[in-house]
Order: sequence, then structure tokens, then C-alpha cells
Amino acid sequence: LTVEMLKDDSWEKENYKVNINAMGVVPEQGYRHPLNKVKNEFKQIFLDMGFEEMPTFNFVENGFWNFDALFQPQQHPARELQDTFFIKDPKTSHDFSDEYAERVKQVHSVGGYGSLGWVYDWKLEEAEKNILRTHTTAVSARMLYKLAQNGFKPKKYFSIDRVFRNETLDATHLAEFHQVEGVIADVDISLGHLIGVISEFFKRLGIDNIRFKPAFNPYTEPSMEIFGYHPMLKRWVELGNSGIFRPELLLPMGIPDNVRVAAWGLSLERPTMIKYGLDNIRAIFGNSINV
Ligand SMILES: COC[C@@H]1[C@H](c2ccc(C#Cc3ccccc3)cc2)[C@@H]2CN(C(=O)Nc3ccc(OC4CC4)cc3)C[C@@H](O)[C@@H](O)CN12
Repeated sequence: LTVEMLKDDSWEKENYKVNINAMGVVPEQGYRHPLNKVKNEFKQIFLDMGFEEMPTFNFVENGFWNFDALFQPQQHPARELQDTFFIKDPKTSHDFSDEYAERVKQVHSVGGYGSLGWVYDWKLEEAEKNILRTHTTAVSARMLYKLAQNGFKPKKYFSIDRVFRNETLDATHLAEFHQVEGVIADVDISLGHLIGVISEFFKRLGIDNIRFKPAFNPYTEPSMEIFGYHPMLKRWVELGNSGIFRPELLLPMGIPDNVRVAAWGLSLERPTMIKYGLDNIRAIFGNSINV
């Protein structure tokens, strides 16, 4: 029985035997995207470890929360056109208090809290420029500021969402990726706590042999790169980056000076590519491979 036979009514001249035991045709159905499957796995681990999800739905940020509040100086190369997407319209936004902006201006330009600062002329116009966020750490900054302003209490936050970098595209680099970030804020958090939490996080992902290497980030000191021996790949793999947020970031927010905030970050694409044996990142985003 074909579509043509149904169309030209030739089906009427045929004889049929109906097999009433034949199974129906399995209907075509949707499938979860690999990135979302890995995202849900990571989300469940964070929730099981007592982390609360941060609100990361706004992709547009301003330079203030994405860089200045994180003590990232305005002349830093990451803030230039070739690394950051700037928004034409609306070009600027100002969703931070003048008192807080003044403390950020001070700590950038002349230092404070025992720091020399970055010693340059900090400009409000630079901070007001709208961009596509380059990391979800901008949302962590907003959450920590709110935590400080509403009366600090110990918190564990996480975020898993899209971030945008104006980078040259290649097989493993797109102009965007999903950042995964964990943040723990409490009195007297030490590097040992951070190492312990990161170890537990990756252990639940099947990597229980991890090592740390000193690194540098503008907004964390000390900072560590994270490496893990991947049981499936049978080799060491770079897992992400981590560190303790600097006092120049926390104190202008009003976070008490006996509180430490530690954080770590990784991506969603790298583990998904490994899990599904993909060697080209575009296989994940469904663009044609040879873009
Ligand atoms: C510009 O892109 C940077 C991205 C992305 C990354 C790196 C650092 C951070 C961060 C951070 C941070 C640091 C301090 C405080 C707060 C956040 C976030 C994302 C991955 C981070 N990386 C990465 O995801 N690697 C990775 C993660 C998991 C994994 O398997 C799962 C356990 C089973 C396998 C690999 C490391 C590399 O892929 C690196 O080459 C690419 N990195």
C-alpha cells in the first residue's frame, strides 16, 4: 500500500492480508541535546552538594559587573573589541549604586584595603558599556554584592549558562560556550576547602585523581588550574580554573573581612565532546562542520 495507490485509488483493485500482530511504527520523537544532558548531570551534582543556582538568564551585562566589580582593570586586553562583544543599542546601562561605584573606582585607581590597586584613571563611561557577558562570574559578582548588602550569611552558588567571547573560530573554539561555575562563601574558607570541594565535584563525575597547578586570574589570588586523570581517555586532561576572590573585589562590596569566597569554573562543551567522542565543537552546535 503506497501513497500513490491512495492518491490514484488503485488500492481498491488490490487484495490485502492484514497482520493484526504487526507492531506499530515507533513514532519519530525528539531527543535531548547532548549539552543539555551534561548540563542536567552537572546541575544535579551541584544541587546534591547543597549549591543554589544563580539567575543567569540575561546574556547582556555591563562592563561594571563583568569586569570592574571583579577588579579587572579597564585597560585589560580581555576588555578590548577583539575579545568582547559590545552592544550598539542600548549602548550603556547603570544598574549599580554610586557609593559602590565610588569604592570600585578607588580600589582600581589608588588601591585600598592594603592593595596598591591598578594605578590608572578609572572611567565610569567604560563601566557603563553594555556587552555580552564573557563569563558567568559577572553573575557571581552580582550575587555576592547582594549577599553583602542584605546581611552576609554563608552561601554556595552555582551557574551553568552561555558566555560570549569575540574569538577567532576554529574546531574547538566558538564565539560562545557554556561556563560552569561553583562559588562557596563562608567565614575562613581556605584553599584546602576549595581543593576538597573541587575534588568532590569531579569525583562525582568519575574523575577522582586530580592535581592543581598555580595560575593567575585578575580576580582571584591564589589561583589554580585544575587537571584530572580521565579514566576513559587514560590521560591527564585540563579540567578548569579556580581561586580565592581577592579582597579588592570583596571588600568594596561590603563582604565582612573574615569571610573568604572561593570559586572554580569549567565548560560544558569540553566534557560533552569527550563523553560523546566528538572532535569538532560544531558537531555539538549543529552548524555545518566545515564552517
Ligand atoms: C576560554 O575558554 C576557557 C575554557 C573553559 C573554562 C575555563 C576556565 C573557567 C573558569 C573559571 C573561574 C576561575 C576562578 C573563579 C571563578 C571562575 C571557565 C571555563 C574550559 C575549561 N576546561 C574544561 O572544561 N575542561 C574539562 C572539564 C570537564 C571534563 O570532563 C568532566 C569531568 C567529566 C573534561 C574537560 C579546560 C579546557 O577545556 C580549556 O582548554 C578550555 N576552558
